[in-house]
Amino acid sequence: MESAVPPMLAVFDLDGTLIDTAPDLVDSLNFTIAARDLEPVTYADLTHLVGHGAKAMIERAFALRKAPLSNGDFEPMLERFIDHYKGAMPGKSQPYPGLIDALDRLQAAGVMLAVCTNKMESLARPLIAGLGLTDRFAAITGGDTFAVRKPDAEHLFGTVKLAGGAPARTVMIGDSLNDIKVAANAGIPSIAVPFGYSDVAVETLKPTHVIQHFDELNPDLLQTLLATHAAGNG
Ligand SMILES: O=C(O)COP(=O)(O)O
Ligand SMILES: [Mg+2]
Repeated sequence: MESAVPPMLAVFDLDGTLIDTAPDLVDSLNFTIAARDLEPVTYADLTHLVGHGAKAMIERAFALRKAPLSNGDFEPMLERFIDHYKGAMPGKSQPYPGLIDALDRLQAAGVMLAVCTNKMESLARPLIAGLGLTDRFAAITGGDTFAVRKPDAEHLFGTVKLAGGAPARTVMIGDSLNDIKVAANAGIPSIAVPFGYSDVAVETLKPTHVIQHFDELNPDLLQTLLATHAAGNG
């Protein structure tokens, strides 16, 4: 008797992969640190600051400006960031070119979709909702959804489970080290996009595959990567 093959699942990172959030992240971060008269950060700085969620981003911005951040100071800074960022949402943030067509192509072929981001879930959800994308995703998990976050494999496994997928039928798509690492840690093939916020060329992160544009993302590519990976060549 033939057993049913579970559907493929495409798990996407959020910041720098699905959505170009940099302008709003920079604005809200600069609004936050302006309360301590720190010099604004730039888009170029963001590639070193983003990737581990808002808390780490604020800490790293203070470190970049060599400014002390006491425990008592931290909570008000985080609140200031969250209020500003949530208040402006979706702000200038936009899906990357070709994304919507790519999601349409995948969904038309029965591929399930999910989001695995290190952004706080309470920030990721309203952003995705504000762009009208919530219904596309079988699961949306953030850096605080589980006890661990990317690059810990359990964040990705937890996302796959919530989505009702199977690790052996899953491909991770992301822009940064944590995305490629979480996939490698979970034994899942990865696709890197070069248009996000990595501070190094994505090829050097050793993803399974690189696409230059979402026009290249289709069900056949996922199928090929999964087959190659299962054969031990990916
Ligand atoms: O907000 C962050 O720091 C990281 O977010 P990402 O995991 O969606 O890239
Ligand atoms: Mg990212």
